[in-house]
Amino acid sequence: MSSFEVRGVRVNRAELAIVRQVDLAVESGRVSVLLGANGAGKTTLLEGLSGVIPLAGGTVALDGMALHNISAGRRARAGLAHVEQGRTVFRQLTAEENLQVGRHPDARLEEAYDLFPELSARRSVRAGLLSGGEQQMLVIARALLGRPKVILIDEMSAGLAPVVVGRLMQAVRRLADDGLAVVLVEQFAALALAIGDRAYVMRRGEMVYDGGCDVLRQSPDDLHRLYLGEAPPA
Ligand SMILES: Nc1ncnc2c1ncn2[C@@H]1O[C@H](COP(=O)(O)OP(=O)(O)OP(=O)(O)O)[C@@H](O)[C@H]1O
Repeated sequence: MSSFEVRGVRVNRAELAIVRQVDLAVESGRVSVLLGANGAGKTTLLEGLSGVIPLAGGTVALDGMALHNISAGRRARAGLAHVEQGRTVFRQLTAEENLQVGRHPDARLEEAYDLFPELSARRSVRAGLLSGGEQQMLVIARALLGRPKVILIDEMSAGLAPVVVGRLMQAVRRLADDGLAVVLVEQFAALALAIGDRAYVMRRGEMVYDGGCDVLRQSPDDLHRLYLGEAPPA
């Protein structure tokens, strides 16, 4: 059982405070969905958590071990995976070679093909020739083979057909059901809320909602107001 805890995190970009005093938590078996309008600071938060950019303050802990003061590489080795925006495959390598990159010695390729059988038939194809959906499956599967405890997934659905997005959502749910802690940043709010447990909404760098996905699922109007910053009706 793992638990990932973020407290009072602040992240600056070009000396501007982009993420201010954010708390977030997720544990094994759970999906925490992070929503918010464009520019709210979701990507910046994930980059601060994984160490792509430095934190300006706050703490990040995995199973009680402080991660905020160690390098991105050491955070990854401690069990924190970050699937970044933009499907960062090694385009000249085959799908299978991509899966070998960063693979934990105990992790088997079959675990990736079990999660995404679609990739099995494409294992010898250069990653740059895969479809957008297949590339997204590949980067998620590659992260899985690093044997993480928590996985941060940023905007996996961008530009993909709804049927592919549905497939990816199902796989993310399975990652959690198999024991990972997942933080999912997503623009398709309804789809993410359908597979998530806990929901967070960010607006202008601050967390304005922390509660059950079911609550927001049942009240899309409230979600809309949270995005826009309007007060709820009296
Ligand atoms: N390299 C940068 N330098 C300065 N400001 C930046 C930089 N990257 C992003 N920003 C600003 O930080 C803010 C938050 O951006 P961020 O990408 O984290 O938001 P987001 O919630 O992930 O939005 P989106 O859904 O559009 O990706 C935006 O106002 C953006 O313009």
